[in-house]
Amino acid sequence: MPMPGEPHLALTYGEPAGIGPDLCLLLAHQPLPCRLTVLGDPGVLRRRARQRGLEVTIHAGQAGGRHRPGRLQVLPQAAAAPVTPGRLNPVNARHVLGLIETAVRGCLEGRFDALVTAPVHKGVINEAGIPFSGHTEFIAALTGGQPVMLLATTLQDSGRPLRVALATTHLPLQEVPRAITHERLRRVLTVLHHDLRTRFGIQSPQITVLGLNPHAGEGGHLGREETEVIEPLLAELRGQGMQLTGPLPADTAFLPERLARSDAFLAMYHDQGLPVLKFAGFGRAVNITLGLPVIRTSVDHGTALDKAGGGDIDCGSLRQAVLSAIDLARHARPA
Ligand SMILES: NC(=O)C1=CN([C@@H]2O[C@H](COP(=O)(O)OP(=O)(O)OC[C@H]3O[C@@H](n4cnc5c(N)ncnc54)[C@H](O)[C@@H]3O)[C@@H](O)[C@H]2O)C=CC1
Ligand SMILES: NCC(=O)COP(=O)(O)O
Repeated sequence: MPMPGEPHLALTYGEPAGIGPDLCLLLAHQPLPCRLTVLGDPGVLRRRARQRGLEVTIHAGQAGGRHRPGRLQVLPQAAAAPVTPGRLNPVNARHVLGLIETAVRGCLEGRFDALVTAPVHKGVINEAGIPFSGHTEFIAALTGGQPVMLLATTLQDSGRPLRVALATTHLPLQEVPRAITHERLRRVLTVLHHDLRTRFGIQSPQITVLGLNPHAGEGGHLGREETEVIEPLLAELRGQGMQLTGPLPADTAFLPERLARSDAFLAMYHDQGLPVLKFAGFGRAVNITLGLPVIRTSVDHGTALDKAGGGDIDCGSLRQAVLSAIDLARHARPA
């Protein structure tokens, strides 16, 4: 059960050789209306602060009170090997996953109201011999539930939200058509519809569903997933009261008139939906995992190894991820 008072967020610093620790330090200087506990190695954070010339007091220990700018509360978990910014080391893969496991456990046990994750490097975790395709799947395996990845941003010209959910997440492209099944789409759309209502307060969400093939299959002449799978499933779910448009050709689905009428889009695969979202709002967007028994938000970018410990970095997306987690946690609290 969520605790009374300000939401208490767990923030995992992600891949220690990436920009996650740097972003946590930048974020530390901002006022945030929450309790915030960073999970990571305090030594890594202190060294990174020195490298960047940032003055942040790292307070290692159990959770404290409201976040105070210039100070970070850190629940310490030591890295397994020394960390050099920009240089991945598979020996630290367990450390990275251990932080997520501790934070998820804390959410399930009610010590945290929400989990915010800084980016991890999927490749190095696999190099360590641990099959891993992303936080989304990893956290779902820990908590149960039916995860759906949703990225959200605000359109700068209209101020309207743009939300893009994915029917498939971290899947090689050649496996996508096989994964577009009635069962998967029913599950994803049911979770998306449910969470838009319950977590975002949209009473009757308008969801625009993209086709898989060029021109949404051109009536079956350019692929049959639309006619055989997507259209019949949408008809079934419309019969249950969902407001669904589609399947639409992906190339024109995001034109302004559609944007104005859609509370969310469902893309069939990662690189169909996310380039649009990131073009519209990279650095301000948030990745939210729907369908889980815990609240989890994340950044819209990766580990940016080229900028760890020194480059010009932007903590806008991490800040948005924290603010979204606060909103979602408040929404989930009893009044
Ligand atoms: N939530 C997560 O854990 C995510 C993890 N990743 C992982 O990150 C790793 C690297 O992915 P890439 O495709 O190289 O994407 P990336 O987002 O790390 O980098 C793409 C470009 O954006 C820049 N960039 C990214 N974030 C930035 C920031 N906050 N400030 C300034 N510049 C920034 C980088 O320097 C680079 O030029 C991969 O292993 C990927 O799987 C990617 C996305 C999300
Ligand atoms: N492109 C989104 C991404 O890679 C983040 O995935 P996850 O770690 O949130 O599952």
